[in-house]
Amino acid sequence: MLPRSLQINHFPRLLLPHRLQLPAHRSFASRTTSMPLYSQSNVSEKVIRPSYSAENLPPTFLVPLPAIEASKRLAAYTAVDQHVRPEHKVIGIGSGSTVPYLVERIVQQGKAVNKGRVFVPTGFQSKELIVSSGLTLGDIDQYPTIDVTLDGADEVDRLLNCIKGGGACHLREKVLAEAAKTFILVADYRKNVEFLGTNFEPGVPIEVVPFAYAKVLKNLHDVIGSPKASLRMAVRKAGPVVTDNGNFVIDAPFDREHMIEPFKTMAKIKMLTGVVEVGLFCHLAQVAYFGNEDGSVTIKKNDGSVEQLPSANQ
Ligand SMILES: O=C(CO)[C@H](O)[C@H](O)COP(=O)(O)O
Repeated sequence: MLPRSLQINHFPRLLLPHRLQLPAHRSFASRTTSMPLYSQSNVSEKVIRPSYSAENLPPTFLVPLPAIEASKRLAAYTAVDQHVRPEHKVIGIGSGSTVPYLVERIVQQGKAVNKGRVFVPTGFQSKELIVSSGLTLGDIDQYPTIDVTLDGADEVDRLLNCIKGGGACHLREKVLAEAAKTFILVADYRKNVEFLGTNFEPGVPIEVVPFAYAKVLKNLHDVIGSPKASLRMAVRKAGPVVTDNGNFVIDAPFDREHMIEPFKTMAKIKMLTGVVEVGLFCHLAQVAYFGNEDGSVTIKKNDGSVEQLPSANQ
């Protein structure tokens, strides 16, 4: 019999605002032993069990999720279990759809360890998650050195270069990645590619000051080699997307030639006056975790090595 603190139905549901909350069937914390496994969704679901078992964390049986969500959770939980240690006191929290699972797993490490920690967000979403999960918020200007930053990605290549900024947070994300002693990427299997630009069609997000956007667009079309670069427009607002920093975002698709050595492309874009930051992260991540459909986890390291954690179902 597990101690009460580790029993599966003992963990309170994360106190997240409604828009950030995982649906009940997606929350490990919300499962009770009497809840039917497929009770809250008509989506065809697949049981995915993680292949790891971290000490002092809740049991590894997880409530089933749609395959993509399950693979994100698997990657996030594995990354936290392997990289967020009790001695880590300043932790960077990135943005995107895997991040609620990262925070969920960190919360499961317990109040005692989290009491002595500060969490630095990369934007509005992660700030809300940190606060509503009862974790302590800090800012990068107070904590310019971070023990470990964990973040999602839009695509990650064989050398762990990645495209980020699908959520328009890449300026702050890059600052937290550079400030971190260890920078970890977490994603589902669709983001794991040989070369950037394979699956992520919108292209490289580029944050620009509003005053300069038309000039930068012209530079991208005529000089840098992205003839289809375009200003990112808001969906439920007339006009462009405005970042947390009050800037615009250009999405610039590039052909394979420009993505073989993404650092070179990034450097050229960064030289354009008016560009604030480029969503190409090169030579920053140490490890990337990808949850796979079959419940395995692919771990890619920056030395080019690849490890496969088999599914617990195999
Ligand atoms: O870089 C990001 C936001 O700027 C995100 O990490 C990236 O877009 C991945 O997000 P998602 O997991 O929602 O696809």
